[in-house]
Amino acid sequence: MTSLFDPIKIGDIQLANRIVMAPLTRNRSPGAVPNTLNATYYEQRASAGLIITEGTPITQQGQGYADVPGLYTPEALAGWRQVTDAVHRAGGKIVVQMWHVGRVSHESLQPNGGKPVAPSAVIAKSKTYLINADGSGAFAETSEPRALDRAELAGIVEDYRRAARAAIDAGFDGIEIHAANGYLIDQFLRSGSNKRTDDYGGSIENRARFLFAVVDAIVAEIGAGRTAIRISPVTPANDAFDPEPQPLFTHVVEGLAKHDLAYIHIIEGATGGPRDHQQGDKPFDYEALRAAYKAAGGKAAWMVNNGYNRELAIDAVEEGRADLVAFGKLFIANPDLVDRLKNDTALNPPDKDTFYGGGARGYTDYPALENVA
Ligand SMILES: C=C(C(=O)O)c1ccccc1
Repeated sequence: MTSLFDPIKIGDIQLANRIVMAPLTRNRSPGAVPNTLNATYYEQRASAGLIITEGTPITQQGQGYADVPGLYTPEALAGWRQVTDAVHRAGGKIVVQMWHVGRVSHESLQPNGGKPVAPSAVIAKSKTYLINADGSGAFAETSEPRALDRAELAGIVEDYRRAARAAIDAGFDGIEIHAANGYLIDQFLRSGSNKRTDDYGGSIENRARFLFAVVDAIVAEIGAGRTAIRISPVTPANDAFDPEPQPLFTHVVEGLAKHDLAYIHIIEGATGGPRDHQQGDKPFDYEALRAAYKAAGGKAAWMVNNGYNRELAIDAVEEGRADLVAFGKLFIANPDLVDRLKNDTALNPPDKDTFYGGGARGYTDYPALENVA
């Protein structure tokens, strides 16, 4: 029987175990440049089978929060090289989550103070995180977006391709396309945010077109075995909504099946909230989603996330409902989470007040068991 603690090869990437550090925004990279503190944070957690970095914007247009690290300047790429080298020296594997926030942004973060971009000019009832002049951080209402011209879409697809190549050149073992949580790609998918009347809006096929263009471009550039994707079928995060998630995401995974991707990452329920959250008139069927993916020829590893504890994770893998389990808050507070889960030892509680912004406190100062007297 397969165990959560068994090795697994996902695409081209060999992992020591099936415990994944989920992407976690921490807002600790001023100037969008990864720094030595970031390298220490990731190195401390290198015993994870796989680290997925925090969301990392592919361009300034794709940035929606202050002090998140980018993937689009030479300084940032040099900073990421520090991180990947540190994680690899510690024996870990790491992929970068490639992010375009779309409408979940603020004019003060956009090129030339312009409007954020989106499939349609529909404001997100959501907040983003800005740094004030005195250095303090605060959440602020997102700005009203402008609708992307159809002619702009190829340029954004090229931005994803370029960033994927840069990620591999910076030492990452692969990339995860952020197609979840109400950001740009998810904004195209969901009818609540996509009101387009061209061939990128309306039908499910049209709303998924942009996602597949991004996936195809990245796979062509770096190979399917180093390419993964995160989706969140029913999350309400960032004002995401679609009344028919089952047919929508069935179409998505059937389309993803054409590439032998490294993994498919599924957020079950509301991100950071109830696992049984639903949109539309019936509960989402995750097992039916995976069955549809496999029926379409999909072979990628299946990664699950949201609210898993030790028991749920062990059972999900042993019962074949998942190949890998991603943990967020538990990895914030437990750099040695793998050992703690393996030995069923006590877990440090995460400090919510230091999740976003700041320095070492609540970031690199959580103790590993070996350091506890
Ligand atoms: C990248 C994020 C996501 O995927 O929800 C995020 C951004 C800001 C705060 C928490 C999470």
